[in-house]
Amino acid sequence: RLKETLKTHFGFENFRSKLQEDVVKAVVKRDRDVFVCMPTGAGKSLCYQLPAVLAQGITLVVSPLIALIQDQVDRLKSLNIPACSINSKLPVGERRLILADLGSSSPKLKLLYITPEMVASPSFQPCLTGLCSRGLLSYLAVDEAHCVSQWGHDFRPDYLKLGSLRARLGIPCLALTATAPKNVQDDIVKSLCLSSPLSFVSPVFRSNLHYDVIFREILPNPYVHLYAFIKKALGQENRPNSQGCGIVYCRTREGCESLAYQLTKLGILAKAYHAGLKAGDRTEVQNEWMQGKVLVIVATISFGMGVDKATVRFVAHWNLPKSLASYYQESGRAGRDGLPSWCRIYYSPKDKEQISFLIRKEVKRRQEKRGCEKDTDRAAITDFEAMVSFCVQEGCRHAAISRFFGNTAPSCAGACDFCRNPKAVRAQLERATALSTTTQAQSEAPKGAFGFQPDLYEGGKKGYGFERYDESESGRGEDDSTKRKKEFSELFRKQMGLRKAGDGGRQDFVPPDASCPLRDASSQKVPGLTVKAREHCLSLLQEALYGQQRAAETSRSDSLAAAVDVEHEVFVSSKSSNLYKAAILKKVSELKKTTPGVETTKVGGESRPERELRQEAPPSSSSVSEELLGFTPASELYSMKRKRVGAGQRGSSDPFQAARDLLGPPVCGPGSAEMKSTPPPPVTRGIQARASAVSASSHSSSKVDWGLNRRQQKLAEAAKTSHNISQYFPKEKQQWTLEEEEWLDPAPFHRSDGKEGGDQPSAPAAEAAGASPMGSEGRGAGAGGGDSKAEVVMISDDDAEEQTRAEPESTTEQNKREEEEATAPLTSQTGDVEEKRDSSPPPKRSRSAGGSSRRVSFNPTPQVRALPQEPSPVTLKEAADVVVRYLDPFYTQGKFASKELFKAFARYLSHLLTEGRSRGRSQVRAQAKALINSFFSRVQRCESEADWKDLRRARS
Ligand SMILES: Nc1ncnc2c1ncn2[C@@H]1O[C@H](COP(=O)(O)OP(=O)(O)OP(=O)(O)O)[C@@H](O)[C@H]1O
Ligand SMILES: [Zn+2]
Repeated sequence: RLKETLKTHFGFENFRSKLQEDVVKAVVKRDRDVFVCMPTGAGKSLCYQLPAVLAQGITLVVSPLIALIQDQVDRLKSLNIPACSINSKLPVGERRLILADLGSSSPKLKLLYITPEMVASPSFQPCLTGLCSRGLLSYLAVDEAHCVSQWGHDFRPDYLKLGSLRARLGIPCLALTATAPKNVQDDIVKSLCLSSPLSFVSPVFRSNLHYDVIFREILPNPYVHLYAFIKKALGQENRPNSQGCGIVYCRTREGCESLAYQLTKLGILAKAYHAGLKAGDRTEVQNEWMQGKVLVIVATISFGMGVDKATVRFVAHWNLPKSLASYYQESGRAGRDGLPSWCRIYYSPKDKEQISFLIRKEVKRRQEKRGCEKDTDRAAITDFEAMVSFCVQEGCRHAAISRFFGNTAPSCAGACDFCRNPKAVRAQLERATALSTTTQAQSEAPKGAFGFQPDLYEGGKKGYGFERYDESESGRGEDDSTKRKKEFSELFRKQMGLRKAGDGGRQDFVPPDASCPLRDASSQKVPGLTVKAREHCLSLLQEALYGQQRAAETSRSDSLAAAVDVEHEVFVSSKSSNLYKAAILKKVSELKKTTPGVETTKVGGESRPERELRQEAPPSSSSVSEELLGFTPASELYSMKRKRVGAGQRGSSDPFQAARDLLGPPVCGPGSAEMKSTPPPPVTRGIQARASAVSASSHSSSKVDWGLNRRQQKLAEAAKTSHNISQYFPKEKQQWTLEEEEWLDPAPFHRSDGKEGGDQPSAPAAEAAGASPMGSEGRGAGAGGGDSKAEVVMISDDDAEEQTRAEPESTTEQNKREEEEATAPLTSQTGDVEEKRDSSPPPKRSRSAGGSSRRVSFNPTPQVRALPQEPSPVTLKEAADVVVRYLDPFYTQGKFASKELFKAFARYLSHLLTEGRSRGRSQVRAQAKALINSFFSRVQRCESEADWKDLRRARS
């Protein structure tokens, strides 16, 4: 029966190995838990997929990455096996269909894939409980189970919760991993509460993989060396069109970019892949590689998990992996078809020092945070040490790997450099040692902590924790000699020079440095505009903004973020270098004009920035350099990391963000379309709004009220805690600034063409920014998100993006109280309201003539006779407060398809409630509650603006 299913459902004649067969047989018996440790590509997935097909009910598969899940689900679907996944990226319609199937008496689904975060999320619990209580679950399969273990190299805290899930479900559990040394294996069994499981552990040795180590520093030209290796591995020396491909792993984004460039220049088409690329670009690169259009992908570790390509002929590591377990897994992506393949590390002692430093620093930081040491801290260091000794040892590489995984040394038979030519390995080591001794003797630089030389880092804007290997960083590790960097620039310049002749005299373009904070820094959209000039303009803007924002106690990095936005906006709208510079100057001088107490120093009739700009002087090394050259601690890394701003802000655990966002202003004015479609750089929404306000300032002379955003934040805080929100709006201040005015403007919500209003990101942008029907995404869960973030080790940017976050808690006690308070029935009041609506003009807002000033005044004085029982009519702000409070529980329960929709609905409702005539607070409360309740009695889940088009009628 097993064989038959194997053939009919999976199209395989036989099991791949005896081990695979044994595992499947053990699983279908259903009498024991099963632990499987098999090398990558050995066919682990089939070990649970086949039993899942045979079993009655659904197999729940826990897998760490959405991309991985997607890959599996697609493959199963192509085999007509009913499989799906519930995750944050799932379209709403599909999600509904899946839940409907799961809720039915006999679901058709056989395999349900899910991330550990989603399993733990409150929104999934009803579904899970339903399935469990109806006895519809057959197996729990935990893929990449090493993530369960704190000793595992990809530890994910949410995996730890699976132990209690396993106990709760009471069904057979299957844990699978490719890379688990003995201590990790034991930890997995313990953490998942497996009861005396049957263990199937295959030897890690793969005889078709040839391992070697090359010392990068002793090579005359490392790029050419790598190129030759690739050519050989791909067999292109003899067969130019052979179909093999390969991966080069690189620690930094900049490293990926420049290495891909070098290889392409040398004659092999290579493309970079890292988390800094837009999602669409990443997918494109991956697809091109999968389809063989690009032979070499130069990637950070964010690439590879779940990539199942059989013809990977080589995996080269340009930088040291963080542990031997990671290296085994990453290099194991080669040769899945069983054919000879090559795995090479380009070792560099400098690399080693840097990574070691980063690891120790991160460990120290965690210990300080925690207040104690943990065994796992030591593990991070020893794992790395094992990696280093793998490189610097004189011994068989396969034996080293096998020993690390608790296996006996295999018979290598020349499948590593040492076994093939021990003398050459020894000679290389000696040369490297001699070189490093000379270098050390020459070096007078003081050694920093852990023997690390800080100057090796060459500065850099961003902080760097060792868990973030996938970060852009100037000169760190990738190719850490300034000389080589210069060489690269020179080569590039030469190449551009060569092109120039055929290009009609286009100017040289020097590519941006890794620490370059500009957006679209590599874009040559504006002819003749250099990166240097742009950076200089940015520094001018930042200085101006910093002065401008000092009153609002905004940090320098905030002003940089805002400046990046403004600069980019000018950049995208400029057609020539001169126009660009003129526009920047204009903005700078406008900002300076509006800065209290700051005078632009004019020298010879020209201001300092103007003069500098004309001379294209480099930015003054003053305060900006502190930021750019400073070494930011890893603890600040998350705040430095570029945030995507849009429908969902990742990395936040604040369930009330939506309320705050609602009260935040929309981005509008010139350039807003650009801002919508391109995820902006490291800015908070407030900063973005400020930046857009700055940009608007070039179209109006109004002064922007920086302080308002802070108040708005407090407002949101108040909404969050259900305090009296109006305290943040002093009675005497009745003027609305630009931002609030635009928020108040109902126009965007009344568009009949169904397009979204000013601050609604376009659908793709929302998607890119992680708009999630399940709430915002990020690492870690709930309030503990911050902490668990810090504890997550070695997860790349992409992993972080893929992971889902537990949803916010549902209705708070306070919300409940508020709901109870607002029990006043609408009944006759509703009629009363409607009756008077037409005769009552709305509260007046006035724009100054000609629109030259965007500052408008808002007169909240009631224009109609006040009801005797409600002497103070509700303002729009107060209505919004009420609405947000009542609506928030629905949002947290997942009743809105997106945060944007929630915001749009809240705005619409606030306007509706204050429209027509003034009402008292309790009336508004009651009406808000009634409208919301009646809305959700009709609409199960709000999917689009069309859902509330009848609301106005419902009110009447
Ligand atoms: N019995 C079989 N006969 C032939 N091919 C098989 C068999 N079982 C699995 N395969 C194929 O082997 C490849 C690797 O399988 P799978 O992805 O399950 O490996 P894995 O062990 O899970 O690897 P990883 O550790 O990367 O997840 C797949 O393309 C799969 O279709
Ligand atoms: Zn060997």
